[in-house]
Amino acid sequence: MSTLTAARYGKDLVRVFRIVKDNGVHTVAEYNVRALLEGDLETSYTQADNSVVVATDSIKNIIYWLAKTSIHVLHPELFAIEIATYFVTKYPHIHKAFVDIEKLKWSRIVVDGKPHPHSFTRDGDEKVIVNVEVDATKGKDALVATVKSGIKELLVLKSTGSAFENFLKDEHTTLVPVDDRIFSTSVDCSYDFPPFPVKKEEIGTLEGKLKFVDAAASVVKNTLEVFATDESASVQATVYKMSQKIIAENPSIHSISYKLPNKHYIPVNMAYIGIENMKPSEAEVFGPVAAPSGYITSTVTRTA
Ligand SMILES: O=c1[nH]c(=O)c2[nH]c(=O)[nH]c2[nH]1
Repeated sequence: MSTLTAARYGKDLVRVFRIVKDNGVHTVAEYNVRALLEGDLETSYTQADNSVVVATDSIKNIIYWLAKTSIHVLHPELFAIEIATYFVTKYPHIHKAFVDIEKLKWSRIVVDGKPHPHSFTRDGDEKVIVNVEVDATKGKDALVATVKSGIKELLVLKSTGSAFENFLKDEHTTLVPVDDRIFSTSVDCSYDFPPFPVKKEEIGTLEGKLKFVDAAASVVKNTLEVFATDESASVQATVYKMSQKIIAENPSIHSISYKLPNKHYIPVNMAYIGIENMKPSEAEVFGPVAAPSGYITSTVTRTA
């Protein structure tokens, strides 16, 4: 015997590019969107009953239609909330919608010191991430939204100001303590907001309450600044400092999680040709190591 215990479906990798045109000044956003639905969908799995299925093709069409009609389209959290809210209010049997947005980087090109009105450059691989759930299980008039935002693939490196010493030593230890090393990681960070009520016609008021834009700027700024300035004793100690600072500066953030690969750079031994390159403070040539990497994760949660 077996039974269906979870069911969620939708469209993934909906690529959408939007231009907002304002008197010759264009602003652009490029998103990868995933929209998944839950609700009274069991029979579509258990009885091949497609009558309850909003086709994933229609889900894609709704994302494009909202990209054209939404006044929030340039704001990833509000746009995701608007998409999710649409699904649970449009379809009586859909009780939860999950919308994940990945925002690609397009920065305005500066020409002769002036921001160009319609030209942009991909000046980094980092992406803004938004994960939204809108829950209508308490009723279509009592929607509750949960928002997680973040960044991923923000590549950073510092060439000094990092050490790793005094770690546990036993018969398995070969690592030599270092008081000066390269520290490089690809930052993957997500932070969440306490759940809040949402009404379709009041989505625009949420930015004022939750400060998504300020939070996003503060997370990038503090991640980069603490990474650069901390005299790092370990990845663990540095990530804890950045997390604490972000929680302290952003009253609307409830918790923040990081996943940080420690991308190793190993000094090249040139003793065979009489060149000293192994003393940490003097090493200048390194071999970047693709794998394995360390992998340090943490979640810091507001307690007061
Ligand atoms: O910052 C670090 N944390 C570790 O846990 C660790 N382990 C290791 O081998 N090198 C490092 N570096």
